Amino acid sequence: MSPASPPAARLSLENVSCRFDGRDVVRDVSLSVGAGEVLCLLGPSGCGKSTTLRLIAGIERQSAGIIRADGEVLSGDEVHMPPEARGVGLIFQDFALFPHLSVAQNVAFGLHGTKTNVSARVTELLERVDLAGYGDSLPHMLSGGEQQRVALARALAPRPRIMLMDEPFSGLDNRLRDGIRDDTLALLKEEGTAVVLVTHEPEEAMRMADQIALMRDGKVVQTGAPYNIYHTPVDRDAAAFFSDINVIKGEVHGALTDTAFGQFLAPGVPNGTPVDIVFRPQHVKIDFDRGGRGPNPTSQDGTPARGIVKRARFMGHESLVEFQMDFDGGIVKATVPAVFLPKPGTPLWLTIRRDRCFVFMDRR
Ligand SMILES: Nc1ncnc2c1ncn2[C@@H]1O[C@H](COP(=O)(O)OP(=O)(O)OP(=O)(O)O)[C@@H](O)[C@H]1O
Repeated sequence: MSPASPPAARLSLENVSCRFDGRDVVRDVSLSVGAGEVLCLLGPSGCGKSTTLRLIAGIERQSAGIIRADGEVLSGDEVHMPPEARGVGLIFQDFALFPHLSVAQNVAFGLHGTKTNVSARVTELLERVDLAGYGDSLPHMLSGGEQQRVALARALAPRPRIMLMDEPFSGLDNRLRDGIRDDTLALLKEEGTAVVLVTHEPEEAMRMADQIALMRDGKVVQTGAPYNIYHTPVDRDAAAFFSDINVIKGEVHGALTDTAFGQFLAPGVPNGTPVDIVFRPQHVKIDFDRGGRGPNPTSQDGTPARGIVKRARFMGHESLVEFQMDFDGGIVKATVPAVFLPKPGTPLWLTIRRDRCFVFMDRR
């Protein structure tokens, strides 16, 4: 390695593909995860998340590409290290604890060394996951959250350099989940473990991830920090994966598209191209009707367009209001503070935050 080379990533996938029964279920996936970093594989059911995890674990073998840990090849054309030699920990949704072994025996399961050393590591880990004193209990005597913590302690015991987690929190009660997620994350970061976590829940990915890799049909369509993925989605489906969206149609002329909400820039898009203007309900502003007129247009918010409240639902900390728009009869959704719950039939004026709108070519 030359002095200028950056250190190898803790885990890297280079152009990894996997084919089952003549069908590519993972396609040309490249990813890199640093020590102490959490990467979430996020996407709908069947998009290839779990298969990608199994390839990293060595339970499946890829049909093309290379998987490395700290620069060392775990799996490539000529090498296929067995799962137990990879220094990889695994945690699944069902925890997979051995029911007939005590909590301490479960945690000790993958450990080698003298009895004293094993016992010291087990005690240390049970303390770290707040289960000191539970060593002699059997798994069925513990709550779901406690069992999940035993699974975490067991996976961490051999000090894996990489931790793979497949929907690890989905079996837990909602009330427990947030606390356990945060504690697990803190522990993994402290240990400097590179984490790959599979989830189909955007909120979980945004809460846990340093980086999100958004998958669709076996491919990674976008990788980035949660803030960037949320605020600069690559396409309409990527935007829709994270929240409700509004879509209005337009057509580009002179790199601009005219809509009832004013003009939007569409640089580099050829004349006559149909486009979708996409924005989230929380980026819609609402103003009162003043004798048939709305607020004055501004450069930040563009032109107001009038809509009639069709439905307003109280959602706790906010209300979701659906408007039927005068300009095309279509529906635009807006979230507003819950103190505001307008009656159906009320005319209101809508503007959208232009810095939060996306213009995508309409590929449908
Ligand atoms: N061993 C296998 N043999 C054949 N097809 C498989 C095998 N494993 C997975 N598949 C197929 O590969 C595709 C991707 O599956 P995978 O489990 O990776 O998706 P996923 O994104 O994790 O979905 P989910 O969230 O539902 O678990 C699916 O269509 C699945 O049926």
